Formats: sequence, structure tokens, C-alpha cells
Amino acid sequence: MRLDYLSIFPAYFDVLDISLVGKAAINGLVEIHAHDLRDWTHDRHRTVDDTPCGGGAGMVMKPDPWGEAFDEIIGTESDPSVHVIFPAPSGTPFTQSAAAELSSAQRIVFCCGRYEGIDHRVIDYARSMWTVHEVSLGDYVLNGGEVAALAITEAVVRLVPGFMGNPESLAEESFSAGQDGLLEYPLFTRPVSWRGLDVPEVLMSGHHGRIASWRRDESVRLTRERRPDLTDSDSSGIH
Ligand SMILES: CC(C)N1CCN(Cc2ccc(Cn3ccc4ccc(-c5n[nH]c(N)c5C#N)cc43)cc2)CC1
Repeated sequence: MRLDYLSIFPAYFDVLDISLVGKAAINGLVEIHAHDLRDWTHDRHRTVDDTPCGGGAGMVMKPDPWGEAFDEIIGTESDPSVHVIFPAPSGTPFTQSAAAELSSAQRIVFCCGRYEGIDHRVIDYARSMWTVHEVSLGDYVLNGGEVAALAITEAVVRLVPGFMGNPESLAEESFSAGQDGLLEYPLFTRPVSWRGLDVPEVLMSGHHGRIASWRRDESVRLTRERRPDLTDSDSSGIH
């Protein structure tokens, strides 16, 4: 899998060389390329923004640098196997299932906007050429697309076959997290007693049936408490 990042702050992606994604890069599972959008400007000030047509607050990212960057990084041929991701406040909420779908992609290009956003013709042009995803991390405001690109990268790459050392943990995680759409149960490890707080006895009982039952009850309790929206979904198993 090749991952490209287009941004006016390409240093945001240096962190990928440190994290687990860096190990995947070393193992050849993923290739990471970060690009400075200003490399495709031609004026002295390396301008990437301009005032919004129709008026309004803030600045909009000009289409020209994006188009020239696309030509050089992706090419001028249409190819639906190339996935181009535009993080945006107006995007579709990014989900685990979207991460799973993207984990089989061979090429993902992240377009990280700043200011008020990117001239919409850039997205329209990309849609005419590749498979475009306009996505949002959630209902809160970030200053640009870079943090979202990093979060999406981690969610996707950890699902790439061969990435996680222990695939069982993924299976368990996807199973329990996805199990009936419930939230994960609380986790404990040694020491059994810590600052007057003890691991729940059932987890030390060695009785697998009771442990499974306790974990499900905890998942149901937490889901009802924190995510009542999940309790009505058909997959939740709780109503
Ligand atoms: C009326 C007028 C004054 N309003 C002004 C604020 N507008 C919303 C607005 C707010 C911030 C930004 C900054 N920004 C630039 C590119 C970019 C990409 C992603 C995100 C982003 N934010 N939150 C997420 N979950 C995101 C994701 N994924 C934010 C981005 C861009 C746009 C709405 C219009």
C-alpha cells in the first residue's frame, strides 16, 4: 500500500516514521510519501490561498497547486483503484467499516486542506479521475486535515494483513468491539491489587463462562450508559 500526503505542513507526517506505521513501512507493507503543496506554486510567496468567491470570512485554497500536484503524484490517467481522501468538517463520518474497506486499497492519497477549505473544483476534478472520499473525524472543529489524515492512516494500516503481529488480537478486537455493536468491556492486568483497587474476582476465577458473561454484561452496561444510540441498532443484540 502506497500512502501519499499533500499538505502545506508535510512535517506533520514525520511521526509516521516513528509509530507502528513506520515499522510497516520498514517491512515494506506500506510506502509513505509526504509532499509540500507549496512545491507546486510558482510565485515568490508560494501562495496557496485566495479570498472566497461570493465573499465570506477566511481564505480558500486555490485549485492550481492541487491540480499540478495531482498530475505529478498520481498522474493524468483516470484510475478508480486510487483512493483520494479529503478530510473536511462537512465530510461523511469516518467509521471502522470505512477503515476496513480502505485497508485493501493499493493507493491512498490524503489531501489535507487548511484555511476554510479547498476550492470545490479540486474535489470535483478528483471525483472525475479517482475514487474520492470526503470524510470527517467527528463533530468538532480542527484547523486542517492533517490530524484527520493521521488518525485515518492508523485506523486503516493496522487492518492491513500482516501489519499487526498478533492477528488474533484484531479478530478478538473486531469481534468484541464489533460484537453486537457493543463497546469494549473494562480491561485489567497485574498487579491484582493496586492502590487499594482490586481486579474483579471473576477475572481471576479461571471460569471462562463466568468471565465471558461478566464481560458481556459490562459491555451492555457501558453501551447503555455512553452510547444509547448503539443499543437500538439491529446488530447490538440489546434493545
Ligand atoms: C461560515 C464560516 C465562517 N464558517 C467557518 C468555519 N467553517 C467550518 C470549518 C472549520 C474548520 C476548518 C479548517 N479546516 C480546513 C481544512 C480542514 C479539514 C478538516 C477539518 C476538520 N474539522 N473537524 C473535523 N472532524 C475535520 C475533519 N476531518 C477542518 C479543516 C474549515 C472549515 C464553516 C463555515
